[in-house]
Amino acid sequence: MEDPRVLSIQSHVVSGYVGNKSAVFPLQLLGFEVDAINSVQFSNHTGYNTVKGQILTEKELAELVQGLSENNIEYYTHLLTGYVGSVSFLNQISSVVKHLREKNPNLIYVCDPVMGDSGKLYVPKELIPIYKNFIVPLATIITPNLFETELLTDITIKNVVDVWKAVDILHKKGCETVVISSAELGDDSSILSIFASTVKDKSLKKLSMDIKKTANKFTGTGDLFASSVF
Ligand SMILES: Nc1ncnc2c1ncn2[C@@H]1O[C@H](COP(=O)(O)OP(=O)(O)O)[C@@H](O)[C@H]1O
Ligand SMILES: Cc1ncc(COP(=O)(O)O)c(C=O)c1O
Repeated sequence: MEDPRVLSIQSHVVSGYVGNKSAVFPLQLLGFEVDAINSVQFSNHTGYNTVKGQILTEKELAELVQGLSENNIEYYTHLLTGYVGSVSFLNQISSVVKHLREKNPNLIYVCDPVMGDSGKLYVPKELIPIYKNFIVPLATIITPNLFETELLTDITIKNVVDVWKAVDILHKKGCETVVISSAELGDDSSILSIFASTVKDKSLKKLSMDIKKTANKFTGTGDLFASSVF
């Protein structure tokens, strides 16, 4: 196998661990060479009372990729994207995927379609149709949580049968592997479920896993999770 090389486009925080701060080091430990584009540089994650910092524009993202391209150093085996806060930035990500695939048609695109959790949307609602219609079809692997899976499929998920129905819809949109990062179904609130499904060469492989939920609430675990599905 060729040397794995990832471009990770995610948030940077000065204090704490979300986005690239959560993903880069674990990927390096897994043996990946990781190039990082920081989509924002914030003082801390958005769960704090105040957040200060800068947001990378789509023009600046295009400029960074152009710089790589002009030096012929934009060959990647994998692209990873996480939280995106605007329509224009998400559209630019589609262009980046297409550009990187011209360079490497086998590029594996791992997309965490970060939109919200537990019924709460934390991106503009205009991003939903873009993820649904343009990003999911480009992605090789997606890692939505249960709420994001509902948003991407227009299905209300109440049980495991609904989960697999939604996963099927996502495969039909063109995504090879769907990994639902966390789902709370059923009565036992101490259990978190993970569902994964891959369609390759007409064969379908599915798995599900229950894990014991700790009482703490973590931030950055979704980003760490997405970096671990490679
Ligand atoms: N309270 C928790 N207890 C145990 N594991 C957790 C907990 N919260 C998150 N995780 C781990 O982090 C992974 C991603 O979950 P989560 O952060 O909820 O994803 P997302 O950000 O996509 O909603 C889970 O699959 C699980 O392995
Ligand atoms: C700037 C930023 N990026 C990414 C995240 C994603 O965190 P998680 O991995 O918990 O979904 C957060 C969560 O607050 C954040 O504030």
